[in-house]
Amino acid sequence: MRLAGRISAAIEVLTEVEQRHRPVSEALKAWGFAHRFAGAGDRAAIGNLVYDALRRRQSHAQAMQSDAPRALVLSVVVRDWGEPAEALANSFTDDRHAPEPITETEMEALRRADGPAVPDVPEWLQPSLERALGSEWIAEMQAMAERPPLDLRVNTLKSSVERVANSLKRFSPQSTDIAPTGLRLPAGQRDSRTPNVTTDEGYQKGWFEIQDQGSQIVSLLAGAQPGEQVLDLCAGGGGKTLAMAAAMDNRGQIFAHDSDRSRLAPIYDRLKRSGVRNAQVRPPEPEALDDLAGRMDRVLIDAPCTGTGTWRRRPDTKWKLSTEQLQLRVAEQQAILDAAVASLKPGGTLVYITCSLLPEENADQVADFHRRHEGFEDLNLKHVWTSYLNGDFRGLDMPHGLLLTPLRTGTDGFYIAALKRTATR
Ligand SMILES: C[S@@+](CC[C@H](N)C(=O)[O-])C[C@H]1O[C@@H](n2cnc3c(N)ncnc32)[C@H](O)[C@@H]1O
Repeated sequence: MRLAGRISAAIEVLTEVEQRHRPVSEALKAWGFAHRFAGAGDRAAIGNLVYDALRRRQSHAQAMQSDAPRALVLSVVVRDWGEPAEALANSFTDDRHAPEPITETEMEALRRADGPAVPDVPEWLQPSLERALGSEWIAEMQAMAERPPLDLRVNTLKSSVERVANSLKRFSPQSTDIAPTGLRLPAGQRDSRTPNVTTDEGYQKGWFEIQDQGSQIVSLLAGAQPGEQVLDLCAGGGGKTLAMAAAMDNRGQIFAHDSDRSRLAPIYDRLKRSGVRNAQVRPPEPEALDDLAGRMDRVLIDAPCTGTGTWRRRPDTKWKLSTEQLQLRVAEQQAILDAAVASLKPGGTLVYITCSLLPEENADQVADFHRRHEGFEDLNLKHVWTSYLNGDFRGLDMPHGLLLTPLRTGTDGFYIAALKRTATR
């Protein structure tokens, strides 16, 4: 397929996403099934067009004075991909897969210079984002509208950064600047394909995991030490469990629990592949955690959240988020925080993480926890940053914890707070 045909397909997929509220990944998969002639390069290019349109949906809609899928995709090709408007219009004339010819009004909109930067986030979330990010909030949201890199965490239980870098040298990986055992494959441009590193022999052998540098950083700041008893209360597929097991050098014990059996399902294979020997999976059963009461040195809550910190990867979710969903997540987080206390031993540490930038899910949530529970003291994670990570603290200092952001740390957005239980009971 040539560019014009790919544009046609992207308009079709984006229409499906916008009108039928389908997740992008699902709509792209359905398009692929219905168009088996399309190659991997076509699919990647179509995906890039759709995701790029959603990342800067508001900017493109403003420039085109239309938020129709066709207007958004044409704007991406000219504004983000740098295709000259005239050449694009000409390419439509001799391609039978091309969309309808570009109109004079569209040409004018495509030639128009960009207006002042718009934040590319829903209006109702702007006060919360501004409260979290202060004067940097617009620049942060611009960074959040960029394509993300592909980050890998080297599994030190099985390999080394040098060995993995060598095994992936065809992709020119770079060392991550903050996480000490991370490698980064920078985001591509235009129609480039994200490398499929999971087919690499090193991945099959458990030498590395795909994990955003932000997630690697908070996994280390969680501070799990060799020999400790750790409960990973919302373990899901085990991204943090695996990272903590490596930090603990397979010593001590991690109990990996999740309330959703299907979210937990991948963890068994991942633990095996990674050579983790100090993790025990605790599936959701009525008494699954009873024997851990008062015994844990550390309880990690990687909380269910709105995922506002991951908008670079899942830009469709930013336009779908509702106040009801936010309220629901806040209520879930509160219940999980309260439930976590039972497993902590006196002197133990409660670590609270979200991949959200919203204060309602972060600092406000921890402040409310303190109001409900006496005998917890905030640990200063800024001070321990240099013990676990490269360079000086670069995140944002927040009440009770700290925030990682695309602009500050070049990562997904994450909040982390660590609370030490000082009371004896
Ligand atoms: C952010 S995800 C966890 C990601 C995972 N820790 C990782 O690093 O791959 C949040 C998880 O919380 C789980 N969850 C939601 N409510 C829960 C509850 N009440 N108790 C335990 N887990 C819960 C969800 O099923 C989901 O898997």
